[in-house]
Amino acid sequence: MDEGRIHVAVRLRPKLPSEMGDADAVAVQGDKLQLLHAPWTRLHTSYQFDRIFTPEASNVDIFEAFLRPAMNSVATGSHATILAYGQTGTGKTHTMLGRDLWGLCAAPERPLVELAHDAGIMYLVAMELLRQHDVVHCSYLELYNDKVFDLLADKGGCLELREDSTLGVHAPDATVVDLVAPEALMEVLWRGAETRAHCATNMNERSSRSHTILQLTLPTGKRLNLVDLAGSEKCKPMAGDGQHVKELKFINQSLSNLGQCISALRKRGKHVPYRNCKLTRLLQHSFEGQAVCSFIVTLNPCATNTMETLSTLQFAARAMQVKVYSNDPRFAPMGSVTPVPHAELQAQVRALQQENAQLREALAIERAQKGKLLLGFTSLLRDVPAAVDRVDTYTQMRRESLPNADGNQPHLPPQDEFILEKLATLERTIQSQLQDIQETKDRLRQPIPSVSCVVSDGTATCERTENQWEEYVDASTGFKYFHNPSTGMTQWKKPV
Ligand SMILES: Nc1ncnc2c1ncn2[C@@H]1O[C@H](COP(=O)(O)OP(=O)(O)OP(=O)(O)O)[C@@H](O)[C@H]1O
Repeated sequence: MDEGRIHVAVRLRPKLPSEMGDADAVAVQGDKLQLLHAPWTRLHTSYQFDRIFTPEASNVDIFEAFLRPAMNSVATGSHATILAYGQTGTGKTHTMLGRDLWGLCAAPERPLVELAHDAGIMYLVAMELLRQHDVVHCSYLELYNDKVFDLLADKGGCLELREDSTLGVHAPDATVVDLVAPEALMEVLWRGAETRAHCATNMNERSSRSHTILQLTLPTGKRLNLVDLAGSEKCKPMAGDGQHVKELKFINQSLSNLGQCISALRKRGKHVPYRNCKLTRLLQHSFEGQAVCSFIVTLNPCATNTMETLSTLQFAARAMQVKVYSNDPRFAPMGSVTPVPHAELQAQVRALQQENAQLREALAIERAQKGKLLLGFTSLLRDVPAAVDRVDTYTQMRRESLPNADGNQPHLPPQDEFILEKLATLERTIQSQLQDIQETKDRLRQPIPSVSCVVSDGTATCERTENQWEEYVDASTGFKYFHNPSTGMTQWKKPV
């Protein structure tokens, strides 16, 4: 999993009985999704996401295949946010709360395994957290008409938001329930569902008209936000229902502002309009802090919704390009309600100081060793001329010691003896050859009596002249030439 980016999975819900005659909106192949019936658009019709879940996938499949890494990140010290995003009636609530929350809550005696099978991501996440921790602190907020409500308060009052350097943006007066068993979360969700504002719509008669955020905070201070966003919907004129139109306006505004924040983050814009609505204010640190952020984007499977599906896919594709991780320490706490204890921080400081001291010591040793090596090398270089002198002297001494007083070479090793013997033989040969040469030279220096003769061999006639030059006549030209047999020279010109 790419740590620094928003992760996006797309979930295609099954067709409802009333939709069975409709054509398919998309085709899925592996991790690619092709939008059918949209030849008119200039936008992309083919998309790739981190995961694509087909209608057969269950909530457990989504949890295991897509969300478990986010859980592991929380366990190792990051904050995390999981959001369900999609057009109204595409299965966000089914994904977050489960197949039948009402049924689940009405039958608490059902075995846990069975509950988990029908439950939503909120329940599965809480169950996993409670496997690792004795207690999880839980708040349940609702954003309705851009106001924050406490779904767990007896009198659902409007909550104020605060921002500070350690807690980020948070609702300080929200009710906190301590969960010690997953079943307790069912009670929380049931209470929340009762309080939530409901209203019949054209598309989904139990559709929620608000966003909800379930906040699960670990004893370590790390927080997991589970966000069920209200569905976007085209505003249809409904006679006498001003409240409904107002709800839709706020929902669409907050979702559009979420989209603008995602676009600004993707372009790394200087200004991200978080403050334009409560939803993005509360989620600000999920996108900028040291956090893991995952979207589950739900799609309607019918071709009649192609326009809305295209706009959802566009949003999802943009979200995938947003980098979340920031080294800015301002964002590290992200709404943590339990600051890291002082003693723990002091222990960390001590451990870091100790590590620092050890590293410095290792560095000093390393430097000293390198220094010694360098010194040794420098002195070696300085010694080279002296060493050459020493070798010369030694060679000289050996040379001188070869023919010692008694004519033997007692101290030589056998290979040296052999070489010396060879050298002696060579020297004797050279001596005798030098002697031969000397004798030849002496002989040659003796005066030779001058002879003059004429030889005829058919090609030339020869007449021996003084100083051993012989005179010939070239038969073909009739010219005279001269040859000296003792030197081997031949010339036309008469020697002087
Ligand atoms: N994966 C699924 N399997 C079976 N039925 C589903 C699935 N997803 C959704 N449904 C059904 O589709 C209908 C709409 O689902 P749901 O209420 O979860 O949509 P929603 O996106 O939350 O809508 P709204 O935004 O209006 O709240 C419900 O009847 C639900 O039972």
